[in-house]
Amino acid sequence: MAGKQTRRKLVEPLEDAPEVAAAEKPCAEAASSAEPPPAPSPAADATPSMAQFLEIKAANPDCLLWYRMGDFYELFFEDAVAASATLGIVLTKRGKHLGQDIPMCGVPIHRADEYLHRLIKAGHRVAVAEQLEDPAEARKRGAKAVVKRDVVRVVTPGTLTEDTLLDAKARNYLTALFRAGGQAEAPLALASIDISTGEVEVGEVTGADLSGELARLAPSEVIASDMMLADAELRGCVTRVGASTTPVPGAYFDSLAGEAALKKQLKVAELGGFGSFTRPELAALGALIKYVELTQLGRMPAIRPPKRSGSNAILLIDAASRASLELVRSVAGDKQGSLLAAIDRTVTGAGARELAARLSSPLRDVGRINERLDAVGFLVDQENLRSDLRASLKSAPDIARAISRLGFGRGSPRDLAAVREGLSTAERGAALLAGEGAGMGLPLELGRIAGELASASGKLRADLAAAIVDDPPHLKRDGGFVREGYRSELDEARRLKEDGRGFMAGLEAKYVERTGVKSLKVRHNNILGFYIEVTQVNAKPLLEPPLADEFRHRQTMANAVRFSTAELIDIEGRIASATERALSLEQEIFAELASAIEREAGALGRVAAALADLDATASLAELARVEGYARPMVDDSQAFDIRGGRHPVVEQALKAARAGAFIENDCALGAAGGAGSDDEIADNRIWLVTGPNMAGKSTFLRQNALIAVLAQVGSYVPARAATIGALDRLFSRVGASDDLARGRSTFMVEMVETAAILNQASDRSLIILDEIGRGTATFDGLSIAWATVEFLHDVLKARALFATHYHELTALARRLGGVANVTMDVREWQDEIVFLHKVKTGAADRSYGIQVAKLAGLPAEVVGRAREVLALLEKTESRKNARNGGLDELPLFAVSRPGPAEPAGPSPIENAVDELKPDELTPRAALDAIYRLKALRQGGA
Ligand SMILES: Nc1ncnc2c1ncn2[C@@H]1O[C@H](COP(=O)(O)OP(=O)(O)OP(=O)(O)O)[C@@H](O)[C@H]1O
Repeated sequence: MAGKQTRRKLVEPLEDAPEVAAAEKPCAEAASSAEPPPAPSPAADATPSMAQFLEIKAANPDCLLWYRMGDFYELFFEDAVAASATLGIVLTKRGKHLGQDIPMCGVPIHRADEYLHRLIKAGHRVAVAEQLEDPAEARKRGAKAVVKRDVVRVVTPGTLTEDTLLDAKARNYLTALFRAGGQAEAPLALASIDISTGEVEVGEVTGADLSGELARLAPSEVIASDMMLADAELRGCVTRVGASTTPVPGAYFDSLAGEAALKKQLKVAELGGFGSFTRPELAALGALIKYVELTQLGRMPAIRPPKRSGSNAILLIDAASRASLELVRSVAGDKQGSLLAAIDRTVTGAGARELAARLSSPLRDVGRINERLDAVGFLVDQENLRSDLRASLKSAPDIARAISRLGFGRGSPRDLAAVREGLSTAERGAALLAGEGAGMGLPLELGRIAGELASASGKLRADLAAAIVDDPPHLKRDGGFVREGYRSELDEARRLKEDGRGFMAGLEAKYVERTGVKSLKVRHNNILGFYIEVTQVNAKPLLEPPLADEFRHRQTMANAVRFSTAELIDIEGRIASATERALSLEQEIFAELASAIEREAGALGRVAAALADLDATASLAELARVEGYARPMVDDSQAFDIRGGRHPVVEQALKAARAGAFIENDCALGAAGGAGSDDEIADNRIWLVTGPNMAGKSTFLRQNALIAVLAQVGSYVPARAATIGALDRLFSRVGASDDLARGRSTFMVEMVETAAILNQASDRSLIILDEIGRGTATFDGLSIAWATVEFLHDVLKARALFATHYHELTALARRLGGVANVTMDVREWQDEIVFLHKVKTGAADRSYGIQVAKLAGLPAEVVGRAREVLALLEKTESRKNARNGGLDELPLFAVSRPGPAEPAGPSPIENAVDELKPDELTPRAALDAIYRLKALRQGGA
């Protein structure tokens, strides 16, 4: 109610028509849908308010304009129509423009974040125009003066800072995309920033790796030039990761301006200390900074030195593989069911973001991986230290986001308290690592973290602790967040205010006595301020002499009459000025502390990052301990030797459902073949995995890919032991699905993805392929699968797991030295099938499809009939095979293929050439020889 009243009081009409408290009315006056809302075109006769609105709107044509009027943000014209449809709020009208009703809707400021969130999610951009002066100031310029307003910020998906608009556990990247010269084959530069924390990352990728890189970064908004966004393929890559695209002028991408902007932001004269940047990278960084400045009206968060990404730094995983491995999101799109959900034991939002970032970007560098593993290993062993650190981190607020909000001038007293708590946690963390950890000699990574934590400013923490109350309010505007005793002037003003309130209470008793009205009350509201209230029946004596001289009538309500007195006004004035003074002192203190924080933003950013690193590391240690993971050996070899491996997600799901233990399996690919390996299958780079449906093939394939990812993240892995030669690329195709939106069938998707693998993989890659070729006719599919395995084996020499239902493929193991057959063990019991989920050497002899169908509940007569048909088919097939001499006689083996195929004997034409003795030939015999060779070439005798 108070909000509505304030709105009535403060807003000036947009048009000279009588003011309508529009949003309070029911929907009946919704603008007619038959007629489009009038476009806000400028008009010579527009009122000053309207002229102001139109001017601001014209400067922000691509945004919904939120126009602050009192305690509401109002939207007008087509913005109102769009917002009311998205938000489901009342669309009404207010005044007229060019003779037509102006559609309008409004959002109360106390619910602004919620509505903003919904509009941004729905793909809108919002320009927020605030009142830049008190309406009282405006009134001083004349009754019709318009309150000054302007846009203070443009809100887009990639430029959010409020906790209520952000996911605490997810990074929110804005990414600038740039290709030098616009040539299709030139590499693409990507620069990303999370303005809620100041994190920046930059790198270059080839066009083929773009979709994987975008899937890794998962930006919520991508900016690029119009020309680049006109490329449908490129635009598709962006929209497929769920990012909104924002075209910006090509001139934003200027490497010289970018370099200057970056130096300015990092407050350095040279960038050399942060690594070297290519011209396209600087251009992308420049565009990013410019866009943030524009949307934030010149404000920038304290940005951190850019992290280098790009293809050499990280294990490359393309978009399809990321989706199929469900690294940070399940196929259904939720975190639930993903690898991240299974391994996340962090206790802070910043730690969760760091862990998600690590999981999205596993490392390539063996040294870095082992540094992380050393740190995790240390905390695995030091149980007490780990649990003390985690307990301390639990209370750490999100200081990175608090600092950024303060930098943008959007901070609240809670953000000051957050920095205070964060600094205390950092001090405690540093002390714990220095105390308990030091004796053991901290590993490098933990030593670095301890150093950063110890560098936190003790003075700033002490200042904040002295200034800010333990549990400050959300809003700074109402004050009440500075501790008593911090500043004497503030204490004095507060005392005056309290005295005034005491007087006011005394006044009520005095007036009760003077009037004899026992129910007389001194009350307060936003419109009248303080007033004296009596019921109608008691009002009479106050309205007549002698009391009427003292009690001035102010308002008559249905049941009550309100009065004021000179004394009341005097005390109210004193309270008001003391309140105002206290409030302005608190705002002053807030500004001082906020700028102290801003001055130390760089160091505070490092403390925030160190806290996040510590949480992520301790979380991985906790995971390793609780789930019984082992430290992997990661080196530069080509080994892939997993002993007793488990699927991290399926294992936990089985445990949660009490559905029995997960059966562990070995997987030894490549040259290493560790101790105790099965001789028959060790040293084979490629395993062909056969076995019935539901036997666990997909689970086995994925678990090995996930173990590799975890190892390169620097995490312990769900296995008894693992030795992994660091991978450059990981490919996974498990259960391709239709991509009808892009006009591709299941088979087409599968082939496009297989082509991507065969074109990009190297002998350092791991490839997981599940049932390639199954989406087409049997022989086509079999042939493609066959040729794929040959290519992987002969040309790419990659490590691969290949699950298939084509039992014919198992013949390849006999012909290709590096291919082994393994199968999922099953037992038959009284015509039922029991899955043992154990991988063993050899090929499956049958597929048990009918038994699985029976398990799935197919009607008995269908199952019975299927058995008959199968028996018939098998009989026919075996007769055919007997005639053809088996699969080895199929043309599959006759087809020439690249690689070290056995050298065939000389051809007839070669024999004929060899037999020629040129010196002994007569011209006639020479001519005959030419005719004979020609005939041989054409297939003759
Ligand atoms: N090693 C294991 N230990 C215990 N349970 C397992 C194991 N592997 C798989 N399972 C269980 O078996 C189910 C089926 O596994 P999976 O989907 O991997 O089979 P599949 O052979 O790939 O089947 P399809 O060929 O039909 O895709 C899993 O959901 C899981 O519950």
